[in-house]
Amino acid sequence: MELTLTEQDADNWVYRGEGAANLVLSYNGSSFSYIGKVMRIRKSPRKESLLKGVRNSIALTPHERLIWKDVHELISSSDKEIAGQLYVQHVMKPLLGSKYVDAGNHILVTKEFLESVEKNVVSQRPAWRVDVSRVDTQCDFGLLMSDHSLFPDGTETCITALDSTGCQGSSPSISVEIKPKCGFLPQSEFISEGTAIKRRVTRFEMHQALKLQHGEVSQPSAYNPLDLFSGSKERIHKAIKDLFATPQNNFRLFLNGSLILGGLGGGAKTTDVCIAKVLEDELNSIIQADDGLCTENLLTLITEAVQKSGVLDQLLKVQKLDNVDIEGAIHAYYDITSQQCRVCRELSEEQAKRYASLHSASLDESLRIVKDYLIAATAKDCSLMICFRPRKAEDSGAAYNTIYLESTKQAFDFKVHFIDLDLKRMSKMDEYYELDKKIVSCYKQMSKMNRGRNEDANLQGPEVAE
Ligand SMILES: O=P(O)(O)O[C@@H]1[C@@H](OP(=O)(O)O)[C@H](OP(=O)(O)O)[C@H](O)[C@H](OP(=O)(O)O)[C@H]1OP(=O)(O)O
Ligand SMILES: Nc1ncnc2c1ncn2[C@@H]1O[C@H](COP(=O)(O)OP(=O)(O)OP(=O)(O)O)[C@@H](O)[C@H]1O
Ligand SMILES: [Zn+2]
Repeated sequence: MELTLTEQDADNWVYRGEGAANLVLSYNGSSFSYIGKVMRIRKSPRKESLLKGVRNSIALTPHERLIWKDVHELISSSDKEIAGQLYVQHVMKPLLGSKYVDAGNHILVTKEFLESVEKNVVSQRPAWRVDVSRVDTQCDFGLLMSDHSLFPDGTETCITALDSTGCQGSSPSISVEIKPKCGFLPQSEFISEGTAIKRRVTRFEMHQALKLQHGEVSQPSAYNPLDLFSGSKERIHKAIKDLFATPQNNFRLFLNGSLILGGLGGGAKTTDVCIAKVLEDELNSIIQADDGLCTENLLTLITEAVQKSGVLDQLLKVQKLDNVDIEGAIHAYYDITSQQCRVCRELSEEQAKRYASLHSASLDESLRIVKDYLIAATAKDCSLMICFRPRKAEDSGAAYNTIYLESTKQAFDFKVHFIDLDLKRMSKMDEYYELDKKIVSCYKQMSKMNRGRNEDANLQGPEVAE
């Protein structure tokens, strides 16, 4: 962390996007150290009440130190941000595969740098994100990572000034960002009768109902994570088409690192004819398809890359470390934290028997359950970036996977990376439990209302012309 970015560097860092916890900047200057990089900086909530569990001066709480006790690098860290990076390096990278994970490096930044960046980017941030969070100017470093929406030049070492394609030291590229969410239906024995629907309907589909009710999305998405994770080309293609139609915060496209579809920093409008037309024209610079077929070809390319890389099989395995569901893990959490179990407290003695095995487990077993639950939570919330570049005859072959697009007679190299592999805090276990109940109850309520409406419509019968 020897270099420090100061106020005069701020103008070279421009808004790339953000999630709930971090804001991401991309570099548009000419320093070799930063070309092709993005920087992730921490945000802080505007409301003091939301600071709980978000800004800890110590890296891990005593209970977290217990659950991560086998990851020595993690528990020896005294800073939360460093712990986050060590978590990616020592927990997620070995699980997901080192070629797919870039833990990044910390870089020092001054308060003035962050203040200046905040001023520069505020107009591009979604208003609802600005309302709830700001750049955390108390933090004195950012996380420098490769920009996974770009493809380094074929020579890899060649870093040039801005070239005719608008890329710095990069080949023309098209990339897709997918937030796949949970790709399986839980089958845990601890799922109660009241929430048994979780075994049949995906969490994503049910969560859509709650998001709709809260006005977080304007239209439900038809995307089904089970399709994306299925391994079948037809179903993956369907998933990609559904994501394209309703990108929300699950799908984005970038051309040479600039967003061309989806929402910067949050959700996006449903893809209408106008958006699709503009996109089609933009893609024409990279996909040599007949008029009107560039987007379709891109969706095929993405489908093939998802299938060929097999990367989602690996992600699914890690998601499935959650094998008891939050309805099981919550009991282990109360045991670790030596609290009276708030779930069993509300149940009759007979009902609570179902969870007796969890409450009589050894401390090590409880620690394993919560640890695996939190690792799976990271895997259910991360995103995947797949970056493509048209293959040139002179490109050296071995480094990347290639897909041949039959209809355009073009070969594309592609690379895959996971982003946003953040450590989930143990203090969120209560929240996870409550949100799970809320999602199920809202979905059931909406389904009931819809059934009622359909029955009314049937009773009224078809309209008869007078
Ligand atoms: O709980 P979920 O499934 O809604 O996931 C949250 C995400 O919502 P989503 O449904 O993907 O729109 C949420 O994303 P948005 O803010 O909605 O874009 C965050 O990723 C959140 O993680 P964290 O608070 O930054 O650690 C995510 O929280 P975690 O559950 O991963 O902790
Ligand atoms: N290494 C990267 N290369 C290119 N773009 C990136 C990279 N890391 C992040 N981004 C962009 O920045 C956005 C926000 O980053 P990220 O998802 O890490 O934020 P977050 O606050 O941790 O998200 P969440 O709400 O899921 O917790 C991403 O959606 C992506 O578009
Ligand atoms: Zn209990």
